[in-house]
Amino acid sequence: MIVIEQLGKTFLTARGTSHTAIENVRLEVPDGQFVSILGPSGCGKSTLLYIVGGFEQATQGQVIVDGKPIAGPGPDRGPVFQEYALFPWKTVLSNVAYGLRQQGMAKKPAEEKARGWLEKVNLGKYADFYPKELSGGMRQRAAIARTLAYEPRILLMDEPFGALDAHTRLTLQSELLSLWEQLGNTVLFVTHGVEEAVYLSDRVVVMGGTPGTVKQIVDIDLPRPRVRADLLRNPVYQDLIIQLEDSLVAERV
Ligand SMILES: Nc1ncnc2c1ncn2[C@@H]1O[C@H](COP(=O)(O)OP(=O)(O)OP(=O)(O)O)[C@@H](O)[C@H]1O
Repeated sequence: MIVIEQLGKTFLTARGTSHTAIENVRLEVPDGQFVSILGPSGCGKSTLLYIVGGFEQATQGQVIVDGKPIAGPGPDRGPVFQEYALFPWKTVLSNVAYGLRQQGMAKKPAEEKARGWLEKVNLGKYADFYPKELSGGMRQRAAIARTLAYEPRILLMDEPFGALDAHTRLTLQSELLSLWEQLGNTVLFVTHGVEEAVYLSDRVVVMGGTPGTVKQIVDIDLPRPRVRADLLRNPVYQDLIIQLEDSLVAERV
């Protein structure tokens, strides 16, 4: 369970002024939930995710994971960001094994486990390739495998598919859903895509305002496993999209 309590972040800018990015953000995410965060550009979605990841420190409030306030990054929270963040000088296999090696696992078992994850993200044949030899979608699959390999209970995803073409994005969304259905991680997923948020999530959090805060939380009561073709014909799915589009338009004003 993640509990976000009255979270705020005021940055000191390079010009010596202060800038409050988010304030009074409250949110509870039960174990195993898939929660997306939507909101206009600059409302603080990434800031929130970075604080939960322990990469930024809150200036107000706190984030509690399993009853303890977080004090920095930890292997229980795995980030997957838009920039693929793979080491260009390492093969795909070594990239995926990296987190395991960092945790002290010996080379051979780490590589064996990494191979298993590469199979799961359909990159089994690319273990010996270098990141620059992969497409954008394949690189993002490798980045996801690298994070999943060390089995974080919480996945923090910041527009992970934002840089991909529409077709690849749809493929990776459904691959992510089927992995999540097997693994049961808690996911916090920042996106600009309303359809993406509805398709993937149990709940969608709409942020807005300056400073940014939580404006609305929408439950996505759609059956799982979700099949996009069925959803497109489902009036509840269409209504949720319209409702969230309307909320976003209101927040952009
Ligand atoms: N290191 C920093 N120093 C000062 N201000 C910052 C810093 N990082 C972020 N901000 C400010 O915090 C606010 C929120 O930024 P953030 O990147 O969290 O928004 P976002 O909702 O993720 O935006 P986008 O959708 O465009 O990625 C912005 O006004 C931004 O200028």
